[in-house]
Amino acid sequence: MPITTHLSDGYVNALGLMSGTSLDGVDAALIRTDGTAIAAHGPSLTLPYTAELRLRLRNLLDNAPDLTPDNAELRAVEQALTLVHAQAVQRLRQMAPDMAVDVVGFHGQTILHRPGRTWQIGDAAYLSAQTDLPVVHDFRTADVAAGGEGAPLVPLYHAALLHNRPGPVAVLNIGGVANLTLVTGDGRIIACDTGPGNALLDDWACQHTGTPCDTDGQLARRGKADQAIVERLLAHPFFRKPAPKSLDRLSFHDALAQIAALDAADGAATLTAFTAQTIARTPLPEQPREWFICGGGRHNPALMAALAQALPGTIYPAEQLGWSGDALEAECFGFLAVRSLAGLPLSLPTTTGVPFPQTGGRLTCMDITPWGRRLWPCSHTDSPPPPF
Ligand SMILES: Nc1ncnc2c1ncn2[C@@H]1O[C@H](COP(=O)(O)OP(=O)(O)OP(=O)(O)O)[C@@H](O)[C@H]1O
Ligand SMILES: CC(=O)N[C@H]1[C@@H]2OC[C@@H](O2)[C@@H](O)[C@@H]1O[C@H](C)C(=O)O
Repeated sequence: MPITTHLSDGYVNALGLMSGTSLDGVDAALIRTDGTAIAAHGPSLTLPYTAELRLRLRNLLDNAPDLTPDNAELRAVEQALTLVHAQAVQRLRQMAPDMAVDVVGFHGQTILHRPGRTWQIGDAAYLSAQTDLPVVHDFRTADVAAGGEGAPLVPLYHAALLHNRPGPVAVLNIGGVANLTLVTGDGRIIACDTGPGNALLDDWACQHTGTPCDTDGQLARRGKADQAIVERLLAHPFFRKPAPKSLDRLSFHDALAQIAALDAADGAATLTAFTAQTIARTPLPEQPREWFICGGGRHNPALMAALAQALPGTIYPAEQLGWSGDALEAECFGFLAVRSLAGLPLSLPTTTGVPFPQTGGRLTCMDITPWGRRLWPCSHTDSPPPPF
């Protein structure tokens, strides 16, 4: 196994794959890392899903509580989703022919996330077979089994990127759901999901304009936020709860019913204000002086303006520090794949509520035998299975 040799040398080239709650496509990114430091950032890309796959994923997500893992549609969507991931791997390898990939970190697609249960779909064995690469996957189960939230998992990557930048400083991801990592003045890493990011706004825009999001905040900029509704929504006990805490994409979906009487522009402005204020009101032990924003929400000027107004400290797009704000979560799963192989923690009591620092992830890899290529699930301690 090449992984062992490369790890003993220190750094490996890890290709991370993330399919986020926005269901818009798969992000892929390459980094060179030993699971602690990041030696180099390679290229990244996003492969959008077809409208058909998006719809099928959304149907799964909407019906996930009633699905069993052997459901025929679930299995079919899982294969289709995995194939798009394999294509993303292939394209990224073509973009970086000099950066031979040692391992893939495959998050999959979350279709359900609630206390005690987290469910990501994606077929790691199929991906490994399609790409001829070892694949680390199933990143959240061990944390949940140990009593953690199972999310967010990106904080240790955020902290590695911040690399001794004096705190208090925050990294804020605004995807379908929003999450933040605070590194305090004395270097503690505190993290949580803060509330909806773009998910409600995407659904609202889709209902009213047929577009998948409020592109460039055009709707919200024409409207006026209804602060009374925002306050009603903010009264939910989740927003008073200190970190760590996490959410499902559909957690605040009933907010759409509460704004149903508003016109398209005022509804978008209200949801934009709601997202910004949930972040600003997240109970934190220290107020960050600087906020570095990643995820698709930073492309929305109406949301960025609302954040600038609501947050203490200064906000910057992630690019201010030379990071790629659209690739960061994918990079994270490359980083976590390497941490998993090295047996390092993926989560901490202050990031997911797990009782002790917890490693996680499972390795699925190829084995070449004299009888031909075959797959076997393995871990670092497993010995290869006997031949056929
Ligand atoms: N130009 C834009 N104007 C407005 N919104 C945008 C723009 N570009 C991207 N977005 C928003 O960003 C979202 C995608 O963000 P991102 O890819 O970070 O989410 P994700 O990774 O799927 O979610 P999560 O981080 O919750 O898993 C889109 O659904 C959209 O709401
Ligand atoms: C269960 C799940 O997939 N959660 C996602 C989601 O999207 C953003 C936020 O909610 C975060 O908690 C998490 O993703 C990132 C990558 C994380 O685990 O840090």
